[in-house]
Amino acid sequence: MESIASREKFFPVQDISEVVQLFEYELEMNKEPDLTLLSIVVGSIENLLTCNRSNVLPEQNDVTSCTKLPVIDFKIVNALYKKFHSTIKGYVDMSQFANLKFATRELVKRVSDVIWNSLTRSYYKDRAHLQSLYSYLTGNKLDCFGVAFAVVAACQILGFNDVHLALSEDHAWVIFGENSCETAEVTWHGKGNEDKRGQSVEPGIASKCWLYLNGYPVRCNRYTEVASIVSAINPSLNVNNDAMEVALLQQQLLWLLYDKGHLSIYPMAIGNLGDLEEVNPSPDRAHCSVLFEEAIMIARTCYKNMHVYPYTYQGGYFYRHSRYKEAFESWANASDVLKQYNYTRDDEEIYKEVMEIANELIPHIMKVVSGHSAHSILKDPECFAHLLRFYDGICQWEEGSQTPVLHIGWAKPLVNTISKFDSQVRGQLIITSEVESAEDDENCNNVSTLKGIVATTGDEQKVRNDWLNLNTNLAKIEDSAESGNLHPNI
Ligand SMILES: CC1(C)CN=C(N2CCN(c3ncnc4sc(CC(F)F)cc34)CC2)S1
Repeated sequence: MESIASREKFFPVQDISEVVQLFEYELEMNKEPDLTLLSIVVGSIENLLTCNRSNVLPEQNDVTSCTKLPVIDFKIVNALYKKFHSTIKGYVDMSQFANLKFATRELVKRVSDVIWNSLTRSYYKDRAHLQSLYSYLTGNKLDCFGVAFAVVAACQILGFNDVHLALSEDHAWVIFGENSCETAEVTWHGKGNEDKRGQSVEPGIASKCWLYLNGYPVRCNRYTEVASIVSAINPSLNVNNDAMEVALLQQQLLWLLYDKGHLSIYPMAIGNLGDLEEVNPSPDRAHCSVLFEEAIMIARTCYKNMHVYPYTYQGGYFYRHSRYKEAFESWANASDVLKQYNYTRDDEEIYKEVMEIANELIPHIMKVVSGHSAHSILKDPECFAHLLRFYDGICQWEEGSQTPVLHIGWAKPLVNTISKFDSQVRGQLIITSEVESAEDDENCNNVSTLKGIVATTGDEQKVRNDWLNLNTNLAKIEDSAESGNLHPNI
């Protein structure tokens, strides 16, 4: 039985700096970081401070890395660690997988089955604080990410160091084999979907749905897997409050990983750090807006600009700080990513995100700026262009998709927003378009796309007129909807 005796010297853990020291040791001194140990430690702190906060902490807590934490004893951690090791080694009969240099699909599926079959029969899967091995070992509950992480931690215990976590923006699976070129589903996704455990993710990639990022997920190594443990820390006490100590711990651990370069292929973790820095800026650290920019640069350079969230992290920041023109630009950039996908029922999470931007945030901005003076964005053709690019991307996302995206509920806020811009502002807009050749478009339709605000030429005037007539067309939809001709929800 592999032991954590060499780590006993870090216990009992009493404050944030001691957790950071344990992570520092695992990241630097250990042959490779022990995913099981680190997940148990942060999971126990999070659960004690968010689930049953009964006087585990002194009343006053200073907000530095000396912040007091509930005392975590070695014997508790060691007992849970041994429990996971004996569960995995007890239920995975290694005689069937003897002398394997690399994991096989059967091995990965077997490990996934052991985790899967040991979960509580029925529980609310979307609840918070179900992501860690502490949750699994003390309550037999894991969320979608937690199951995938547990499979990778179990494979580390069995000595299969080729098995790694693959992370999209709303799903997780594993990569394995000689060049880590095999993929396997190991967890479920969404509600009411049959799980596809054991299968490769190729069909998901082929369907061009956002859930599989067109084959550009974050392909973790052990260090990025440690970063996923930290990024998955959830400080929420309830809908409106966070446990400050947990947020501070997450922030310090993310900076530790950032400084060691372990966030350099993980845009969402940098986005998480940006959100924490916005609320609680660390002295002599980069401003949160720099972090959001950095996440975008990584998505563009490492993932062929297939990730949406880096732009919605940035757009959300600009929106919260009333920097509306920049928010429009971030959201238009997000839409430029989305239009590369086909919308399917597995993409609900990003649909909800885009719907909130289009039907809540942008209409709210329109209300706020309506009262303002001349310099307002309603007189700025570039703002108008960003908004059109945002809506155009959503239309293109829908084109070629099995499932429709837009319905009358989208048209009203859209017409409202566009008609708020002065007509001479709309007149200043110059649209160029490239009519992509048929072979570019899998449905063999010529697709003309909004490419920006440059000089018009020739037949593109038609595209311009179509767009400038957009609000008249949409107003007709709106009228007919009001007169009951259109089903409001399709
Ligand atoms: C701009 C937003 C709406 C704010 N938070 C966002 N998040 C996106 C998802 N988050 C994540 N942060 C770090 N790593 C991962 S891996 C993953 C997929 C899951 F199935 F494994 C999700 C996720 C954190 C929070 S996107």
